[in-house]
Amino acid sequence: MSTPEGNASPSTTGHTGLPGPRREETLTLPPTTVPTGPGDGDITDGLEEAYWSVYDGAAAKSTVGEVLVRLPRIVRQIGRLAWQADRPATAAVVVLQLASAAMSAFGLVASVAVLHELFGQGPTPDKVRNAVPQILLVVGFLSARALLEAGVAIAQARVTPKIRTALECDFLRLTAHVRLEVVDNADWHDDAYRASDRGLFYARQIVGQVVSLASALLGLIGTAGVLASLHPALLPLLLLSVLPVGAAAVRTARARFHSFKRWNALQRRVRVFSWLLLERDAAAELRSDTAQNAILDEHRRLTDRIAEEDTHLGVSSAVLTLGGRALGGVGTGVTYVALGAMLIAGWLPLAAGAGAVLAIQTGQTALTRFVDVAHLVYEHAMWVDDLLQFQERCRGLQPRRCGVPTPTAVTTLTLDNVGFTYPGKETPALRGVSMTLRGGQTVAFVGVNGSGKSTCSRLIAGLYEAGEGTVRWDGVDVRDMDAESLQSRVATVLQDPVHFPFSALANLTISRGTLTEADPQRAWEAAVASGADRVIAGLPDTWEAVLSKRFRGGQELSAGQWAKIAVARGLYKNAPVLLLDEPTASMDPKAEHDVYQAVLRGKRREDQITVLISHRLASVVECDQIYVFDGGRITEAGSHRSLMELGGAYAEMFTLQAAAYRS
Ligand SMILES: Nc1ncnc2c1ncn2[C@@H]1O[C@H](COP(=O)(O)OP(=O)(O)OP(=O)(O)O)[C@@H](O)[C@H]1O
Repeated sequence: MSTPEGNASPSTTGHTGLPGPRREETLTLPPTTVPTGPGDGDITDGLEEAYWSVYDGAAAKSTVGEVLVRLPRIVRQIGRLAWQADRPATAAVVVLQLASAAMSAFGLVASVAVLHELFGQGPTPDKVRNAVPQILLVVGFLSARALLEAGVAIAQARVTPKIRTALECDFLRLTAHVRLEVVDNADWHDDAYRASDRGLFYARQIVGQVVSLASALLGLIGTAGVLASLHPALLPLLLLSVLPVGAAAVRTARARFHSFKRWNALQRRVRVFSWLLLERDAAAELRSDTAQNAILDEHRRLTDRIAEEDTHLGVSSAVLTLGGRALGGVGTGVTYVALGAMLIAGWLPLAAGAGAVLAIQTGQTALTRFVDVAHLVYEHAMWVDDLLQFQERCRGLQPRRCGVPTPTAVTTLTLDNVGFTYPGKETPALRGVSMTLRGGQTVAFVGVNGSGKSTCSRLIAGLYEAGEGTVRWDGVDVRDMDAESLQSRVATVLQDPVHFPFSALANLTISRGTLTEADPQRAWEAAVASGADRVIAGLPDTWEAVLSKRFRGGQELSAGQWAKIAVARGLYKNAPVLLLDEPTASMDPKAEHDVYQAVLRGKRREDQITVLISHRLASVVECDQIYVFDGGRITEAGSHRSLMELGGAYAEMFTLQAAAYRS
């Protein structure tokens, strides 16, 4: 009798040395009404919580003071990104912007000088004549400002796309490499989606907004300087007229953030339904189930809620803005009354009073623009900040890069008391699994659904790291190895392989990490061994045919044909470890037979360890060793013959399948 190698724990082991039967979960009857999601039956609540709750604090509690305090940090951050993306263009933006602000201030000073001339003593024609040089100066300054602003726009147009490209490339590079168990985590996925959807979007806009912010601020400083030179008491009056508008703008931003949170959760759900209605993969089943109307109804219900949310947001923004403007209007009134009082009291000459009115109006425009842009920048910077923080987090979730390189061949691959629990799960997917796989062996993992076969193969592939126990290649713990080099030594073929929308040849070469370089002999041998040769030969452009209907002239393959391509891809990799996770489930019997012949008999390399996961037990009969999984443990192990003699779960499953064929 053969036994698994040290995988049984005393608590579950009977006198046979094997774990006892698992407790069956009992399922109660479902309700008569069908909930569409968790909680109260509306999935959008669940999405909202997981997806957006990170922002509740910051967005909802922001005050004018907080916005102002945070702005310098945001400007520095965007400035740093711009500097990294394009130094000359960033320097040009800063210099030209400063020069343009100076032109605005000089223009204002020249305008006040014009007013001085016009309000001075003497006959009007003389006053107008005397004012001409100042008027020309005003025109000159304003023209120079227009030219400088055009320069700012050009430099900004150079730097903005570069920032976005750099951020997008970084984002994709980091997310594409994070460890697999991180990708399994729904929260990480939501964060990634948010960072990509909003962060990258606003990253493109925020440069322009920061430039506008700086321009408004510099304009304001210039105006304030001119006002202070006329009379220092004019400065507080200026603030009095515009700060209420600013407070209202921040409140509107906060309301919009809350609404956007709900809106986006709904939008995500709507996208799921639009996808179902549009996707080719769902088309046949949707029609045969006559499910279109049910999905359209749900889509309509959600889009109605989005429309309500839009209207609610629009109305509340308008009311808030109106309130702010009313307050701002009162402030402006108070300003002008105070100015009048200063003129009557003789604190200011009439010409200076007229200049002050001009400067206050310019200042009001600049400050209102500053407040408007500031809240936009504040709001959008949250998303950009979120993207940058997400990228930072991803940097800490990358696989090990510093370990020893994995050898090109392996003699023994040992799992010692290995346990693994998926993130967010309480029940381990694997516990106490031990086995030794030797070079040249073909082993099979069999067992009921969810028993841990795929998880075990993914641990062997280095895609997951064991939570307990060790996985060793010739005695070296895989945790001491460079993760990428480990993965390059394992070829994995899955039941639902990715349908890469590339050429047939690139569908093979990608397993060696390239879309451009091929080894023709190896590709041909892999195709012949997997049966993909006939699939590829039947395509109009054979190796060069693009396997996606999304491209003009692209070809579509059946599930079984894709499976053959996937097996060919695995064989093309020619790795020391080959993992086949139910790769033949969708193949016809002849194709399946051919693949197993290729894998079991006509091996590419003699030292290869092949792990085969299959529910069709006839295909594992010839394997050197068969491991039977149940509840994350190995309950039986041995050759087909020894397991049949054992008369356990394997023998029962095999007999059941064989009987079905005989009958
Ligand atoms: N990505 C995942 N995240 C969380 N839990 C998972 C994940 N993949 C599998 N599981 C859980 O781990 C357990 C083992 O799953 P696994 O896929 O290894 O089983 P399996 O034996 O390969 O099943 P099957 O025969 O259906 O392919 C199951 O309870 C499953 O629900």
